[in-house]
Amino acid sequence: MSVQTKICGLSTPRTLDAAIAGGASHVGFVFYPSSPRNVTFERVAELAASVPAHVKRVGVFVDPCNLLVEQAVAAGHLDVLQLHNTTPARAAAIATKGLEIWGVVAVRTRADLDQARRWRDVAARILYDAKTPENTLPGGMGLRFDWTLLEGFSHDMPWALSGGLDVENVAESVRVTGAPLVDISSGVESAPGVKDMDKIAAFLKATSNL
Ligand SMILES: O=C(O)c1ccccc1N[C@@H]1O[C@H](COP(=O)(O)O)[C@@H](O)[C@H]1O
Repeated sequence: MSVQTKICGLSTPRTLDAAIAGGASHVGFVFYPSSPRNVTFERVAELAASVPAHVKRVGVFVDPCNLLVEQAVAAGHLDVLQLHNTTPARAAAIATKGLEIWGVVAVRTRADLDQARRWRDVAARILYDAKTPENTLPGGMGLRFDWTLLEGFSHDMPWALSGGLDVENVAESVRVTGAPLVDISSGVESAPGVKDMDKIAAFLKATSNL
């Protein structure tokens, strides 16, 4: 089976269209005011309306309150909640019926992978992302972790790989880790928060061969 791809941090119709036309399985919208990719409810409603049913809409959150999740889900017709810096217990409390939860495990060392087990009863998928420095964004920083930590790792639930992926390294990342789904944000940008249609197309072309 081919590798699925999520293009994250989309905020314009043209770049969203590039992701869909290129074959992305998931598109991501960030609901975090500190991020250069943050979208308003009005903007996400406009974008979500043009996403076909076979492409899943992922909302990216950082330890969100209930109201933010409710409003984002309603505006963006979200299918998936990707939860950074959120405990599994908190995720269980905000889980809305019918929505998939992706538990984010921030990785720097082998011991970090053990966090995945805590998500077993709550999440539909684990997203392994690079741990970012303190007082920075918890994602979207273009940082990667040591992929060999996942080499031969026994996954007991669906998972995905993110953090510092780009057109040059994605094939190697999949070869090393066996990732079934890859997730990219800053690697398809020309500047923080500015998605590049050509980079999106090139990345999706590269993943279509994996
Ligand atoms: O993209 C952001 O601004 C962001 C903000 C807060 C939490 C997560 C965020 N992005 C997610 O980070 C990973 C990796 O991004 P990158 O490819 O290394 O730039 C990805 O899942 C984004 O959805």
